[in-house]
Amino acid sequence: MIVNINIGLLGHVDSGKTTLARALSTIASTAAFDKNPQSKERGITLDLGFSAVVVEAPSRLKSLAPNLEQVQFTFVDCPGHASLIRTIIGGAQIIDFMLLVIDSQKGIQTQTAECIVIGELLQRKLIMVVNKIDLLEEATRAAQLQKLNGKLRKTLAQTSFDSDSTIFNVSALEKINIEVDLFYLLNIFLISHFVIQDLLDNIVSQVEIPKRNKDAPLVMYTDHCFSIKGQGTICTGTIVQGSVAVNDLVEIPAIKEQRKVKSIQMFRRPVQTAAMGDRVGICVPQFNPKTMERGILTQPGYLNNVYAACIRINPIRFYKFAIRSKSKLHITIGHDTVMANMILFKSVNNKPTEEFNLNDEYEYVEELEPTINSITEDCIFALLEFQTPILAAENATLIAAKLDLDAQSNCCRLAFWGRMLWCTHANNYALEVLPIFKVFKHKSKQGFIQRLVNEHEIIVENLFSKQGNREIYLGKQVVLSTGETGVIESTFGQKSKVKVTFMNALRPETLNELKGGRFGSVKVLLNYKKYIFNKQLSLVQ
Ligand SMILES: Nc1nc2c(ncn2[C@@H]2O[C@H](COP(=O)(O)OP(=O)(O)OP(=O)(O)O)[C@@H](O)[C@H]2O)c(=O)[nH]1
Repeated sequence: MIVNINIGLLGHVDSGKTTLARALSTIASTAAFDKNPQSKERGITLDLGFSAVVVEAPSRLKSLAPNLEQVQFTFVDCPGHASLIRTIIGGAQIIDFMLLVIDSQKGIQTQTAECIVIGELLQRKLIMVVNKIDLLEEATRAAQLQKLNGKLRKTLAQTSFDSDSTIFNVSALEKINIEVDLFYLLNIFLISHFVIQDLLDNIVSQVEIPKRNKDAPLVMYTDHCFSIKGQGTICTGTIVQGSVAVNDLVEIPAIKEQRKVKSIQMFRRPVQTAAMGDRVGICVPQFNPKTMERGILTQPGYLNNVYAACIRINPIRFYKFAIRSKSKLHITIGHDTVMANMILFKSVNNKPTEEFNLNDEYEYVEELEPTINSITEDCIFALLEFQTPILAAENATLIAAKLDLDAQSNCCRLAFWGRMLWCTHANNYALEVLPIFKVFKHKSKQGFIQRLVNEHEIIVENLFSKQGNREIYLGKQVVLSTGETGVIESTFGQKSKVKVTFMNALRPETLNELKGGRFGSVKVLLNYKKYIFNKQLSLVQ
Protein backbone atom coordinates (compact mmCIF):
# COMPACT_ATOMS: atom_id res chain seq x y z
CA MET A 1 0.00 0.00 0.00
CA ILE A 2 1.12 3.55 -0.73
CA VAL A 3 -0.18 6.58 1.13
CA ASN A 4 -0.11 10.10 -0.26
CA ILE A 5 0.71 13.05 1.96
CA ASN A 6 0.42 16.59 0.63
CA ILE A 7 3.23 18.88 1.71
CA GLY A 8 2.63 22.57 1.09
CA LEU A 9 5.53 24.92 0.43
CA LEU A 10 4.51 28.36 1.54
CA GLY A 11 6.43 31.54 2.12
CA HIS A 12 7.22 35.04 0.95
CA VAL A 13 7.90 35.68 -2.72
CA ASP A 14 11.36 34.52 -3.85
CA SER A 15 12.19 32.68 -0.65
CA GLY A 16 13.04 29.61 -2.75
CA LYS A 17 9.90 27.44 -2.62
CA THR A 18 10.07 26.28 -6.24
CA THR A 19 13.80 25.58 -5.97
CA LEU A 20 13.15 23.53 -2.86
CA ALA A 21 10.23 21.66 -4.46
CA ARG A 22 12.43 20.82 -7.44
CA ALA A 23 15.22 19.57 -5.21
CA LEU A 24 12.88 17.46 -3.10
CA SER A 25 11.03 15.82 -5.98
CA THR A 26 11.71 13.03 -8.38
CA ILE A 27 8.35 13.13 -10.17
CA ALA A 28 6.96 16.27 -11.77
CA SER A 29 3.29 16.65 -12.65
CA THR A 30 1.96 18.55 -15.65
CA ALA A 31 1.93 21.60 -13.39
CA ALA A 32 5.28 21.68 -11.67
CA PHE A 33 8.18 24.06 -11.26
CA ASP A 34 6.67 27.21 -12.73
CA LYS A 35 5.79 25.64 -16.09
CA ASN A 36 3.24 28.35 -16.70
CA PRO A 37 4.78 30.51 -19.50
CA GLN A 38 3.86 33.71 -17.68
CA SER A 39 5.57 32.35 -14.57
CA LYS A 40 8.75 31.79 -16.51
CA GLU A 41 8.57 35.27 -17.96
CA ARG A 42 7.99 37.02 -14.65
CA GLY A 43 10.20 34.68 -12.62
CA ILE A 44 7.53 34.08 -9.98
CA THR A 45 5.14 31.24 -9.28
CA LEU A 46 1.70 32.21 -10.56
CA ASP A 47 -0.07 28.99 -9.93
CA LEU A 48 0.11 25.95 -7.74
CA GLY A 49 2.91 23.58 -8.74
CA PHE A 50 2.74 19.86 -8.04
CA SER A 51 5.60 17.41 -7.86
CA ALA A 52 6.29 14.30 -5.84
CA VAL A 53 8.74 11.90 -4.33
CA VAL A 54 8.09 8.33 -3.18
CA VAL A 55 9.96 7.04 -0.13
CA GLU A 56 10.06 3.83 1.84
CA ALA A 57 7.49 4.01 4.62
CA PRO A 58 9.21 4.52 7.98
CA SER A 59 8.75 1.74 10.54
CA ARG A 60 6.93 4.19 12.81
CA LEU A 61 4.14 4.46 10.22
CA LYS A 62 4.33 0.77 9.26
CA SER A 63 3.54 -0.16 12.84
CA LEU A 64 0.33 1.84 12.52
CA ALA A 65 -0.61 0.49 9.09
CA PRO A 66 0.99 -2.95 8.61
CA ASN A 67 0.45 -3.17 4.83
CA LEU A 68 1.93 0.28 4.24
CA GLU A 69 4.98 0.03 1.99
CA GLN A 70 5.62 3.49 0.63
CA VAL A 71 4.78 7.11 1.26
CA GLN A 72 4.29 9.51 -1.61
CA PHE A 73 4.89 13.15 -0.73
CA THR A 74 3.12 15.46 -3.11
CA PHE A 75 4.68 18.90 -2.89
CA VAL A 76 2.25 21.75 -3.41
CA ASP A 77 4.35 24.75 -4.39
CA CYS A 78 2.23 27.78 -3.57
CA PRO A 79 2.93 31.17 -5.11
CA GLY A 80 4.54 33.71 -2.80
CA HIS A 81 3.52 36.93 -4.48
CA ALA A 82 1.13 38.96 -2.37
CA SER A 83 -1.35 39.45 -5.20
CA LEU A 84 -1.80 35.68 -5.45
CA ILE A 85 -3.09 35.17 -1.92
CA ARG A 86 -6.32 33.57 -3.22
CA THR A 87 -4.28 30.85 -4.91
CA ILE A 88 -2.26 30.41 -1.72
CA ILE A 89 -5.39 30.01 0.40
CA GLY A 90 -6.83 27.54 -2.11
CA GLY A 91 -3.56 25.61 -2.18
CA ALA A 92 -3.22 25.55 1.58
CA GLN A 93 -6.59 23.88 1.98
CA ILE A 94 -5.38 20.72 0.28
CA ILE A 95 -2.20 20.23 2.28
CA ASP A 96 -1.53 17.96 5.24
CA PHE A 97 1.81 19.36 6.33
CA MET A 98 3.44 22.70 5.77
CA LEU A 99 6.98 23.78 4.94
CA LEU A 100 7.29 27.48 5.64
CA VAL A 101 10.20 28.73 3.57
CA ILE A 102 12.07 31.75 4.91
CA ASP A 103 14.85 33.66 3.23
CA SER A 104 17.76 33.60 5.69
CA GLN A 105 18.75 37.17 4.83
CA LYS A 106 15.26 38.59 5.16
CA GLY A 107 13.68 36.67 8.01
CA ILE A 108 9.93 36.93 8.58
CA GLN A 109 8.33 39.01 5.83
CA THR A 110 4.71 40.07 5.32
CA GLN A 111 3.63 37.02 3.35
CA THR A 112 5.52 34.78 5.78
CA ALA A 113 3.17 36.06 8.49
CA GLU A 114 0.13 35.52 6.25
CA CYS A 115 1.26 31.97 5.53
CA ILE A 116 1.70 31.31 9.27
CA VAL A 117 -1.88 32.45 9.76
CA ILE A 118 -3.15 30.21 6.96
CA GLY A 119 -1.28 27.19 8.34
CA GLU A 120 -2.52 27.96 11.82
CA LEU A 121 -6.16 28.25 10.92
CA LEU A 122 -6.04 25.08 8.87
CA GLN A 123 -4.30 23.42 11.82
CA ARG A 124 -1.42 21.98 9.88
CA LYS A 125 1.87 20.72 11.29
CA LEU A 126 4.86 22.79 10.27
CA ILE A 127 8.57 22.77 9.60
CA MET A 128 10.25 26.15 9.16
CA VAL A 129 12.88 25.98 6.43
CA VAL A 130 15.45 28.75 6.51
CA ASN A 131 16.74 28.81 2.95
CA LYS A 132 19.62 30.47 1.07
CA ILE A 133 21.97 30.19 4.01
CA ASP A 134 24.83 30.19 1.47
CA LEU A 135 24.20 33.91 1.07
CA LEU A 136 25.13 34.63 4.69
CA GLU A 137 28.74 35.68 5.39
CA GLU A 138 30.59 32.52 6.24
CA ALA A 139 32.35 34.05 9.25
CA THR A 140 29.14 35.18 10.91
CA ARG A 141 26.74 32.60 9.50
CA ALA A 142 26.38 30.48 12.60
CA ALA A 143 25.70 33.52 14.79
CA GLN A 144 23.23 34.97 12.27
CA LEU A 145 21.37 31.69 12.00
CA GLN A 146 21.23 31.33 15.76
CA LYS A 147 19.77 34.83 16.04
CA LEU A 148 17.22 34.22 13.27
CA ASN A 149 16.23 30.82 14.67
CA GLY A 150 15.69 32.50 18.05
CA LYS A 151 13.42 35.10 16.45
CA LEU A 152 11.50 32.40 14.62
CA ARG A 153 11.01 30.51 17.90
CA LYS A 154 9.62 33.67 19.47
CA THR A 155 7.20 34.07 16.55
CA LEU A 156 6.20 30.42 16.86
CA ALA A 157 5.53 30.89 20.56
CA GLN A 158 2.89 33.50 19.68
CA THR A 159 1.06 31.11 17.40
CA SER A 160 -0.88 27.93 17.92
CA PHE A 161 1.99 25.98 16.36
CA ASP A 162 4.16 23.89 18.61
CA SER A 163 6.99 26.18 19.70
CA ASP A 164 9.28 23.15 19.40
CA SER A 165 8.46 22.85 15.68
CA THR A 166 11.57 22.03 13.68
CA ILE A 167 13.55 24.88 12.16
CA PHE A 168 15.74 23.57 9.38
CA ASN A 169 18.57 25.62 7.84
CA VAL A 170 19.26 24.76 4.20
CA SER A 171 20.47 26.03 0.93
CA ALA A 172 18.61 24.48 -1.96
CA LEU A 173 21.42 25.46 -4.32
CA GLU A 174 24.64 25.19 -2.35
CA LYS A 175 26.55 22.68 -0.26
CA ILE A 176 25.84 24.02 3.17
CA ASN A 177 25.11 21.41 5.78
CA ILE A 178 26.58 18.67 3.60
CA GLU A 179 29.94 17.08 4.01
CA VAL A 180 32.43 19.41 2.37
CA ASP A 181 34.14 16.75 0.30
CA LEU A 182 30.95 15.64 -1.30
CA PHE A 183 30.13 19.14 -2.40
CA TYR A 184 33.33 19.58 -4.27
CA LEU A 185 33.01 16.24 -5.95
CA LEU A 186 29.40 16.24 -6.97
CA ASN A 187 27.50 18.49 -9.29
CA ILE A 188 24.94 20.99 -8.08
CA PHE A 189 21.96 18.75 -8.72
CA LEU A 190 23.35 15.92 -6.62
CA ILE A 191 24.39 18.27 -3.90
CA SER A 192 21.05 19.92 -3.66
CA HIS A 193 19.59 16.45 -3.58
CA PHE A 194 21.78 15.61 -0.59
CA VAL A 195 20.85 18.82 1.20
CA ILE A 196 17.27 18.04 0.74
CA GLN A 197 17.67 14.43 1.70
CA ASP A 198 18.25 15.64 5.24
CA LEU A 199 15.11 17.71 5.16
CA LEU A 200 13.18 14.88 3.59
CA ASP A 201 14.32 12.52 6.37
CA ASN A 202 13.13 15.12 8.80
CA ILE A 203 9.74 15.31 7.13
CA VAL A 204 9.50 11.52 7.07
CA SER A 205 10.24 11.42 10.79
CA GLN A 206 7.42 13.86 11.54
CA VAL A 207 4.50 13.08 9.26
CA GLU A 208 1.45 11.21 10.43
CA ILE A 209 -0.86 9.18 8.23
CA PRO A 210 -3.56 11.75 7.51
CA LYS A 211 -7.12 10.94 8.54
CA ARG A 212 -9.06 10.54 5.32
CA ASN A 213 -12.81 10.56 5.03
CA LYS A 214 -13.20 8.24 2.04
CA ASP A 215 -16.86 7.50 2.61
CA ALA A 216 -18.06 11.10 2.37
CA PRO A 217 -19.46 12.42 -0.94
CA LEU A 218 -16.75 13.29 -3.46
CA VAL A 219 -15.32 16.81 -3.51
CA MET A 220 -12.31 17.45 -5.70
CA TYR A 221 -10.69 20.89 -6.01
CA THR A 222 -9.48 21.15 -9.58
CA ASP A 223 -6.67 23.51 -10.42
CA HIS A 224 -6.04 22.84 -14.10
CA CYS A 225 -8.31 21.75 -16.90
CA PHE A 226 -7.36 20.93 -20.49
CA SER A 227 -8.66 18.90 -23.42
CA ILE A 228 -6.88 16.11 -25.27
CA LYS A 229 -8.23 15.50 -28.73
CA GLY A 230 -9.99 12.17 -29.06
CA GLN A 231 -9.78 11.48 -25.33
CA GLY A 232 -11.79 14.09 -23.44
CA THR A 233 -11.24 16.82 -20.90
CA ILE A 234 -8.73 16.25 -18.13
CA CYS A 235 -9.30 17.89 -14.76
CA THR A 236 -6.31 17.77 -12.46
CA GLY A 237 -6.67 18.47 -8.80
CA THR A 238 -6.80 17.14 -5.28
CA ILE A 239 -9.56 15.09 -3.75
CA VAL A 240 -10.44 16.86 -0.50
CA GLN A 241 -13.23 14.51 0.51
CA GLY A 242 -14.58 11.08 -0.48
CA SER A 243 -13.35 8.94 -3.34
CA VAL A 244 -13.84 8.39 -7.06
CA ALA A 245 -13.60 5.39 -9.39
CA VAL A 246 -13.54 4.84 -13.14
CA ASN A 247 -17.14 4.83 -14.52
CA ASP A 248 -18.46 6.94 -11.59
CA LEU A 249 -20.78 9.77 -12.47
CA VAL A 250 -19.39 13.14 -11.37
CA GLU A 251 -20.89 16.61 -11.49
CA ILE A 252 -19.18 19.74 -12.78
CA PRO A 253 -21.22 22.35 -10.92
CA ALA A 254 -19.67 25.23 -12.92
CA ILE A 255 -21.50 24.05 -16.05
CA LYS A 256 -24.23 22.19 -14.17
CA GLU A 257 -23.49 19.00 -16.08
CA GLN A 258 -22.62 15.42 -15.22
CA ARG A 259 -19.99 13.21 -16.84
CA LYS A 260 -18.87 9.60 -16.50
CA VAL A 261 -15.24 9.16 -15.40
CA LYS A 262 -13.34 7.56 -18.31
CA SER A 263 -9.96 7.19 -16.60
CA ILE A 264 -7.95 8.36 -13.60
CA GLN A 265 -4.21 8.99 -13.34
CA MET A 266 -1.99 9.68 -10.37
CA PHE A 267 1.35 11.18 -11.43
CA ARG A 268 0.98 9.59 -14.87
CA ARG A 269 0.14 6.14 -13.47
CA PRO A 270 -3.34 4.92 -14.43
CA VAL A 271 -5.42 3.92 -11.40
CA GLN A 272 -8.96 2.59 -11.00
CA THR A 273 -9.83 4.52 -7.85
CA ALA A 274 -8.54 7.51 -5.92
CA ALA A 275 -9.52 8.92 -2.56
CA MET A 276 -9.30 11.93 -0.28
CA GLY A 277 -5.80 13.41 -0.22
CA ASP A 278 -4.82 12.04 -3.63
CA ARG A 279 -3.67 14.28 -6.42
CA VAL A 280 -5.25 13.04 -9.61
CA GLY A 281 -6.05 13.76 -13.22
CA ILE A 282 -9.58 12.69 -14.13
CA CYS A 283 -10.57 12.25 -17.76
CA VAL A 284 -14.23 12.83 -18.59
CA PRO A 285 -16.04 13.17 -21.96
CA GLN A 286 -15.27 16.53 -23.55
CA PHE A 287 -16.42 19.86 -22.14
CA ASN A 288 -14.95 23.29 -22.67
CA PRO A 289 -12.02 23.44 -20.19
CA LYS A 290 -12.13 27.24 -20.21
CA THR A 291 -15.40 27.08 -18.26
CA MET A 292 -13.55 25.57 -15.34
CA GLU A 293 -9.91 26.55 -15.10
CA ARG A 294 -10.23 26.26 -11.34
CA GLY A 295 -13.24 24.73 -9.69
CA ILE A 296 -14.85 21.70 -8.18
CA LEU A 297 -15.89 18.22 -9.20
CA THR A 298 -18.41 16.54 -6.93
CA GLN A 299 -20.72 13.67 -6.42
CA PRO A 300 -23.88 14.68 -8.36
CA GLY A 301 -26.18 16.91 -6.32
CA TYR A 302 -23.84 17.22 -3.35
CA LEU A 303 -22.68 20.84 -3.49
CA ASN A 304 -24.93 23.81 -3.61
CA ASN A 305 -24.59 27.44 -4.43
CA VAL A 306 -24.53 29.25 -1.14
CA TYR A 307 -26.07 32.72 -0.97
CA ALA A 308 -25.57 33.56 2.68
CA ALA A 309 -23.77 31.88 5.54
CA CYS A 310 -23.30 32.27 9.22
CA ILE A 311 -19.98 31.60 10.94
CA ARG A 312 -18.43 32.09 14.34
CA ILE A 313 -15.57 34.55 13.91
CA ASN A 314 -12.03 33.48 14.70
CA PRO A 315 -10.17 36.78 14.39
CA ILE A 316 -6.65 36.82 13.01
CA ARG A 317 -4.48 38.71 15.43
CA PHE A 318 -2.10 40.13 12.83
CA TYR A 319 -5.00 41.97 11.20
CA LYS A 320 -4.64 45.59 12.23
CA PHE A 321 -8.02 46.92 11.25
CA ALA A 322 -11.40 46.90 12.94
CA ILE A 323 -13.89 44.39 11.54
CA ARG A 324 -17.11 46.31 10.96
CA SER A 325 -20.74 45.39 10.46
CA LYS A 326 -22.16 46.56 7.14
CA SER A 327 -18.74 46.47 5.50
CA LYS A 328 -17.58 44.18 2.71
CA LEU A 329 -14.79 41.61 2.74
CA HIS A 330 -13.47 38.97 0.35
CA ILE A 331 -14.49 35.47 1.32
CA THR A 332 -12.53 32.47 0.07
CA ILE A 333 -13.94 28.95 0.15
CA GLY A 334 -11.79 26.36 -1.60
CA HIS A 335 -10.40 27.98 -4.74
CA ASP A 336 -13.24 30.51 -5.01
CA THR A 337 -13.29 34.06 -3.73
CA VAL A 338 -16.33 36.36 -3.65
CA MET A 339 -17.28 39.61 -1.94
CA ALA A 340 -19.71 39.49 0.95
CA ASN A 341 -21.66 42.02 2.99
CA MET A 342 -21.32 41.37 6.67
CA ILE A 343 -23.35 41.81 9.84
CA LEU A 344 -21.78 40.96 13.18
CA PHE A 345 -23.78 39.81 16.18
CA LYS A 346 -23.55 37.91 19.46
CA SER A 347 -25.75 35.77 21.67
CA VAL A 348 -27.93 37.64 24.14
CA ASN A 349 -27.34 35.31 27.04
CA ASN A 350 -23.79 34.02 26.81
CA LYS A 351 -24.59 30.73 25.20
CA PRO A 352 -21.89 28.16 24.64
CA THR A 353 -19.71 29.01 21.68
CA GLU A 354 -20.28 27.62 18.19
CA GLU A 355 -23.98 27.17 18.85
CA PHE A 356 -26.12 29.08 16.38
CA ASN A 357 -29.86 28.92 15.96
CA LEU A 358 -31.69 30.83 13.29
CA ASN A 359 -34.75 31.04 15.54
CA ASP A 360 -32.88 32.92 18.30
CA GLU A 361 -32.58 36.69 18.54
CA TYR A 362 -29.05 38.08 18.51
CA GLU A 363 -27.53 41.36 19.55
CA TYR A 364 -25.92 43.53 16.88
CA VAL A 365 -22.18 44.18 17.13
CA GLU A 366 -21.05 47.37 15.45
CA GLU A 367 -17.38 46.49 15.21
CA LEU A 368 -14.72 44.19 16.48
CA GLU A 369 -11.57 45.95 17.63
CA PRO A 370 -8.28 44.61 16.26
CA THR A 371 -7.15 41.74 18.44
CA ILE A 372 -3.41 42.08 17.83
CA ASN A 373 -1.52 39.87 20.28
CA SER A 374 -4.61 38.68 22.04
CA ILE A 375 -7.15 36.11 21.08
CA THR A 376 -10.69 37.21 21.78
CA GLU A 377 -12.73 34.91 23.94
CA ASP A 378 -15.98 36.53 22.82
CA CYS A 379 -18.29 34.51 20.70
CA ILE A 380 -19.04 36.80 17.79
CA PHE A 381 -20.93 35.56 14.77
CA ALA A 382 -21.06 37.00 11.27
CA LEU A 383 -23.84 36.76 8.75
CA LEU A 384 -22.26 36.92 5.31
CA GLU A 385 -24.37 37.67 2.28
CA PHE A 386 -22.38 36.79 -0.81
CA GLN A 387 -22.55 39.17 -3.75
CA THR A 388 -22.38 36.20 -6.08
CA PRO A 389 -23.27 32.69 -4.94
CA ILE A 390 -20.38 30.43 -4.05
CA LEU A 391 -20.18 26.63 -4.12
CA ALA A 392 -19.62 25.19 -0.69
CA ALA A 393 -20.08 21.99 1.25
CA GLU A 394 -21.77 22.02 4.64
CA ASN A 395 -19.51 23.35 7.41
CA ALA A 396 -16.86 24.43 4.89
CA THR A 397 -14.02 26.58 6.24
CA LEU A 398 -14.01 30.10 4.92
CA ILE A 399 -11.41 32.82 5.16
CA ALA A 400 -12.30 36.51 5.16
CA ALA A 401 -9.72 38.95 3.90
CA LYS A 402 -9.34 42.52 2.78
CA LEU A 403 -7.69 41.72 -0.50
CA ASP A 404 -8.04 45.22 -1.89
CA LEU A 405 -5.47 46.43 0.65
CA ASP A 406 -2.30 47.40 -1.15
CA ALA A 407 -0.18 44.27 -1.32
CA GLN A 408 2.89 46.41 -0.67
CA SER A 409 1.44 47.93 2.48
CA ASN A 410 3.09 45.30 4.66
CA CYS A 411 -0.17 44.57 6.46
CA CYS A 412 -1.72 41.20 7.01
CA ARG A 413 -4.83 41.13 4.83
CA LEU A 414 -6.45 38.09 6.41
CA ALA A 415 -9.15 39.27 8.82
CA PHE A 416 -10.82 36.19 10.27
CA TRP A 417 -11.86 32.65 9.51
CA GLY A 418 -14.65 30.33 10.50
CA ARG A 419 -16.61 27.23 9.67
CA MET A 420 -20.05 27.59 8.14
CA LEU A 421 -22.57 26.91 10.89
CA TRP A 422 -25.53 27.57 8.68
CA CYS A 423 -26.14 28.64 5.09
CA THR A 424 -28.88 29.28 2.56
CA HIS A 425 -28.60 27.45 -0.68
CA ALA A 426 -30.76 26.89 -3.70
CA ASN A 427 -31.53 23.25 -3.77
CA ASN A 428 -32.81 22.26 -7.20
CA TYR A 429 -35.69 20.31 -5.77
CA ALA A 430 -36.97 22.17 -2.74
CA LEU A 431 -36.83 25.68 -1.43
CA GLU A 432 -36.45 25.87 2.29
CA VAL A 433 -38.86 27.99 4.28
CA LEU A 434 -36.62 29.99 6.52
CA PRO A 435 -37.57 31.62 9.80
CA ILE A 436 -37.31 35.38 10.15
CA PHE A 437 -33.82 36.09 11.39
CA LYS A 438 -33.55 38.87 13.96
CA VAL A 439 -30.56 40.94 15.00
CA PHE A 440 -31.26 43.89 17.28
CA LYS A 441 -29.43 46.83 18.73
CA HIS A 442 -30.03 48.19 22.23
CA LYS A 443 -31.17 51.79 21.98
CA SER A 444 -32.34 54.21 24.60
CA LYS A 445 -34.31 57.43 24.64
CA GLN A 446 -34.32 59.98 27.43
CA GLY A 447 -37.26 62.08 28.53
CA PHE A 448 -38.09 64.50 31.34
CA ILE A 449 -40.82 64.44 33.96
CA GLN A 450 -43.32 67.19 33.26
CA ARG A 451 -45.76 66.45 36.06
CA LEU A 452 -46.33 64.14 39.01
CA VAL A 453 -49.93 62.85 38.89
CA ASN A 454 -49.76 60.67 42.00
CA GLU A 455 -47.29 58.31 43.61
CA HIS A 456 -48.04 55.71 40.90
CA GLU A 457 -48.23 57.99 37.84
CA ILE A 458 -46.12 60.59 36.09
CA ILE A 459 -46.36 62.52 32.81
CA VAL A 460 -43.18 62.49 30.73
CA GLU A 461 -42.27 64.69 27.76
CA ASN A 462 -39.54 64.77 25.10
CA LEU A 463 -39.22 60.99 25.08
CA PHE A 464 -40.28 60.89 21.42
CA SER A 465 -40.07 63.23 18.50
CA LYS A 466 -43.34 64.85 17.46
CA GLN A 467 -43.60 62.75 14.34
CA GLY A 468 -43.34 59.01 14.17
CA ASN A 469 -45.39 56.16 15.38
CA ARG A 470 -45.52 56.23 19.18
CA GLU A 471 -48.11 53.48 19.51
CA ILE A 472 -45.39 50.81 19.20
CA TYR A 473 -43.96 51.94 22.54
CA LEU A 474 -47.15 51.36 24.51
CA GLY A 475 -46.59 48.79 27.24
CA LYS A 476 -42.78 49.22 27.08
CA GLN A 477 -40.77 49.63 30.27
CA VAL A 478 -39.07 52.86 31.30
CA VAL A 479 -36.54 53.29 34.10
CA LEU A 480 -36.10 56.38 36.26
CA SER A 481 -32.59 57.52 37.10
CA THR A 482 -33.63 56.93 40.72
CA GLY A 483 -34.16 53.24 39.92
CA GLU A 484 -37.94 52.74 39.72
CA THR A 485 -39.38 50.84 36.74
CA GLY A 486 -42.66 51.85 35.13
CA VAL A 487 -44.68 51.16 31.99
CA ILE A 488 -45.79 53.50 29.18
CA GLU A 489 -49.56 53.48 29.41
CA SER A 490 -50.60 56.08 26.86
CA THR A 491 -49.22 58.85 24.69
CA PHE A 492 -51.03 62.06 23.97
CA GLY A 493 -50.80 65.73 23.03
CA GLN A 494 -48.84 67.81 20.55
CA LYS A 495 -45.60 67.50 22.55
CA SER A 496 -45.67 63.72 22.50
CA LYS A 497 -46.33 63.35 26.18
CA VAL A 498 -46.65 59.90 27.72
CA LYS A 499 -48.27 58.64 30.87
CA VAL A 500 -46.06 56.25 32.84
CA THR A 501 -47.49 54.11 35.62
CA PHE A 502 -45.63 52.34 38.39
CA MET A 503 -46.84 49.12 39.97
CA ASN A 504 -45.07 50.03 43.22
CA ALA A 505 -45.35 53.55 44.58
CA LEU A 506 -42.43 55.88 43.79
CA ARG A 507 -39.82 56.02 46.56
CA PRO A 508 -40.18 58.79 49.16
CA GLU A 509 -36.89 60.43 48.00
CA THR A 510 -38.13 60.53 44.40
CA LEU A 511 -41.50 61.90 45.48
CA ASN A 512 -39.70 64.58 47.53
CA GLU A 513 -37.71 65.72 44.50
CA LEU A 514 -40.81 65.85 42.28
CA LYS A 515 -43.03 67.49 44.86
CA GLY A 516 -40.32 70.10 45.30
CA GLY A 517 -40.56 70.81 41.55
CA ARG A 518 -37.03 69.52 40.88
CA PHE A 519 -38.17 67.56 37.79
CA GLY A 520 -34.81 67.97 36.04
CA SER A 521 -33.05 65.87 38.65
CA VAL A 522 -34.94 62.67 37.68
CA LYS A 523 -34.37 61.33 34.16
CA VAL A 524 -36.63 58.88 32.38
CA LEU A 525 -34.97 56.27 30.21
CA LEU A 526 -36.67 54.08 27.64
CA ASN A 527 -34.51 51.11 26.64
CA TYR A 528 -35.68 49.29 23.55
CA LYS A 529 -34.53 47.01 20.77
CA LYS A 530 -34.08 48.36 17.28
CA TYR A 531 -34.01 45.59 14.70
CA ILE A 532 -31.06 45.96 12.34
CA PHE A 533 -31.92 42.76 10.59
CA ASN A 534 -35.42 41.41 10.70
CA LYS A 535 -36.17 39.46 7.60
CA GLN A 536 -36.34 36.10 6.00
CA LEU A 537 -33.01 35.35 4.39
CA SER A 538 -33.82 35.13 0.73
CA LEU A 539 -32.32 32.51 -1.50
CA VAL A 540 -32.09 34.69 -4.54
CA GLN A 541 -30.34 38.02 -4.21
N1 LIG B 1 21.78 31.48 -3.35
C1 LIG B 1 20.64 30.80 -3.30
N2 LIG B 1 19.65 31.12 -4.14
C2 LIG B 1 18.51 30.43 -4.08
C3 LIG B 1 18.33 29.37 -3.17
N3 LIG B 1 17.07 28.90 -3.33
C4 LIG B 1 16.50 29.63 -4.33
N4 LIG B 1 17.37 30.55 -4.77
C5 LIG B 1 17.15 31.55 -5.83
O1 LIG B 1 16.13 32.45 -5.43
C6 LIG B 1 15.34 32.87 -6.54
C7 LIG B 1 13.87 32.54 -6.26
O2 LIG B 1 13.73 31.14 -6.14
P1 LIG B 1 12.34 30.44 -6.35
O3 LIG B 1 12.54 29.01 -6.01
O4 LIG B 1 11.72 30.74 -7.67
O5 LIG B 1 11.50 31.19 -5.23
P2 LIG B 1 9.95 31.02 -4.90
O6 LIG B 1 9.79 31.20 -3.45
O7 LIG B 1 9.44 29.76 -5.48
O8 LIG B 1 9.35 32.23 -5.69
P3 LIG B 1 7.76 32.59 -5.85
O9 LIG B 1 7.07 31.30 -6.06
O10 LIG B 1 7.70 33.47 -7.02
O11 LIG B 1 7.39 33.22 -4.58
C8 LIG B 1 15.87 32.08 -7.73
O12 LIG B 1 16.74 32.92 -8.42
C9 LIG B 1 16.63 30.91 -7.11
O13 LIG B 1 17.67 30.43 -7.89
C10 LIG B 1 19.42 29.05 -2.28
O14 LIG B 1 19.38 28.15 -1.45
N5 LIG B 1 20.54 29.80 -2.39
